[in-house]
Amino acid sequence: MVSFRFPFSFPQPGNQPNVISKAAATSRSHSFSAVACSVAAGAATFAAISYSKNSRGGEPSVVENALNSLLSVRSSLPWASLALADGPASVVESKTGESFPCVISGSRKLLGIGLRRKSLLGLKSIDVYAFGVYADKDEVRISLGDKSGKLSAAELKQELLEADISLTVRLQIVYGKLSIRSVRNAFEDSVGSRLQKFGGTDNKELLQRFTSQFKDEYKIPRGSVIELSRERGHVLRTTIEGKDVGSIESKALCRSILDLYIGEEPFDKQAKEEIENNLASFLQK
Ligand SMILES: CCCCCCCCCCCC(=O)O
Repeated sequence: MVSFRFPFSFPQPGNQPNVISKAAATSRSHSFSAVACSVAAGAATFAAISYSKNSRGGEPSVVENALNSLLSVRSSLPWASLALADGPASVVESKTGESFPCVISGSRKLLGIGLRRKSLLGLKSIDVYAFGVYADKDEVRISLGDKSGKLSAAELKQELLEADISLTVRLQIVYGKLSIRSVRNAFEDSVGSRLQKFGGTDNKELLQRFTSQFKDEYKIPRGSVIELSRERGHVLRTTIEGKDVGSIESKALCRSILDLYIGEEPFDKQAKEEIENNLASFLQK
């Protein structure tokens, strides 16, 4: 897989997505425009060609340096967008190093990435997982296209939350000592509080149906992927490591899950803003 650390970097030999760019990743630098994945894909194609012709050590080539500076201004060059079809590309959440594919399920495109931190016993905070939010651009345009230009980015996101549009939240676990029980408990707290808000008070059974999908037999080591997808008809489909673990039809449950990431009090405010802005640009281009 070809991967990039944002702002931009190029593939290196070895297993991990390495960074040629000297841009220090001291702060969270995962902010990106809606074309960033497309640009990265274009660069990936180009860089892969240039790399395959160039077996060398750690130093970037002149071409790579030039491309890095070109891309670090977040160019929306048409060649880069067109090159998306040429191959895979991903975006790296800089704090955790987690790499997110730009497209999943064939057509769902990355709208933004963020980080879920949690404090343990009110003391130190740990990075639990990085997440990415994906939507199908065509579906979004069909459903919300007529509202573009009339509503703010935040209002468009609100429409997205309520509408019958498929969306996926992809969680990539970074905390290495996670038990499935703690996953169940965390969902019980976070989704439970949202269900009270969106589904009224009598949601115990619904919450239980949802959390019981996370069975003891599943192991969640670092790097595990959990996907929570709202499918058409307000069906919440859950997968763990690509395996379907259940689907539940409930508007309130779908709304509650999405609220954690793009609602009023999201886990990561910066990610929510990125998602809003990229959603608006989905509708413009
Ligand atoms: C020790 C920390 C345990 C936290 C586990 C969170 C795992 C996934 C939960 C998803 C919902 C949420 O982030 O609240």
